[in-house]
Amino acid sequence: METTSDFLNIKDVNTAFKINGKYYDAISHINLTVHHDEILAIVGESGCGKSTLATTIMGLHDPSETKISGEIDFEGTNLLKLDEAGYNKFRGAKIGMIFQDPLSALNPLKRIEDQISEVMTYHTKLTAEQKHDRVLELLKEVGIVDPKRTAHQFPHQLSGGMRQRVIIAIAIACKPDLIIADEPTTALDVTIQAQILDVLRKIQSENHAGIILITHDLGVVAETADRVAVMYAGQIVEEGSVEQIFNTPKHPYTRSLLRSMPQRDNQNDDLYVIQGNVPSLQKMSKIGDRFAPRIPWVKPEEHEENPTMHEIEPGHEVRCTCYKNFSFPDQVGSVKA
Ligand SMILES: Nc1ncnc2c1ncn2[C@@H]1O[C@H](COP(=O)(O)OP(=O)(O)OP(=O)(O)O)[C@@H](O)[C@H]1O
Repeated sequence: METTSDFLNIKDVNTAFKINGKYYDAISHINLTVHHDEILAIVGESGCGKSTLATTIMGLHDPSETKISGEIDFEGTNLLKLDEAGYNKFRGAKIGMIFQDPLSALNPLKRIEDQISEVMTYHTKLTAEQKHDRVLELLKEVGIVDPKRTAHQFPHQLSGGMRQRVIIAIAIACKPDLIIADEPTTALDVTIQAQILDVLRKIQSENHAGIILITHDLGVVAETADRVAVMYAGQIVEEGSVEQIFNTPKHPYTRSLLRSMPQRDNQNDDLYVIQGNVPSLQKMSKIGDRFAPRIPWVKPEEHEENPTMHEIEPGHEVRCTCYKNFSFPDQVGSVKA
């Protein structure tokens, strides 16, 4: 799956949180590669570990409360070996981050121009005039209609969509190679969502960046991503191109997620509900298929004892062998790909 344009290689990464004095894995044995010029979506229900993966890459965990192992190779540097000062050279410069809630990510007391300039002051040697020009250029790039006016405003004077555009402007100010966007459109209405996703796509193609897009919204994935990694209970259960995941999904969890997604042309059908919940960290099984309790009609022998990823076709991998004959209870016979 690796190509010469790999620049982020996540190898066997585990992140465990300390709860009542004991460590529990929130993400386990994560292997992922991100290429330049692509949007990789990470999808899964709430609690699957998507944000933990993002914050692990960004080095945002308190080492006294978290145990992290594995390797995150970013352009030749293992990020997991960096101290705080080392990480600060990457965050904001080579790696940009866009969070779900733009209001809490912005300083309410500072004008937009100062907040965008700040990251350039830290990471570049641009003069005040150059930074001013770049702020206006960035605001224009993210689709702000009147950059001069917005640059002078405070966050509370902007709409949610405009604030998210400002966050994107900050994230891309230093032309990062990697952008991590964690639910960037969840708080926005549908029209603004589409505009923000357009901005992300434009940035990815113009800056040749790689973007990790974290979302629980499969509609966003279908519209935006090139590749998809589906997470369940801290593990990747399926990975493939958008076409592979949407046209020939294999893992029962991926298929359940897709079945629970509203279809435009089938508005009267009841939506499928995936029974049960994502297990809490303390209840996460170390052996066996973690999704097995939610598909109890699949016989135990159809699951692997220690599920591994299987390559089905180039670029398309699925965890466990239970996908082979999987069908939903109301369907007869096995499911053909
Ligand atoms: N600091 C922490 N201490 C203990 N447990 C945590 C901590 N952060 C996250 N968790 C747990 O780790 C698991 C994964 O959480 P995470 O936020 O990464 O999932 P997510 O898929 O991003 O969910 P959401 O979409 O709701 O943000 C959950 O069980 C969560 O309760």
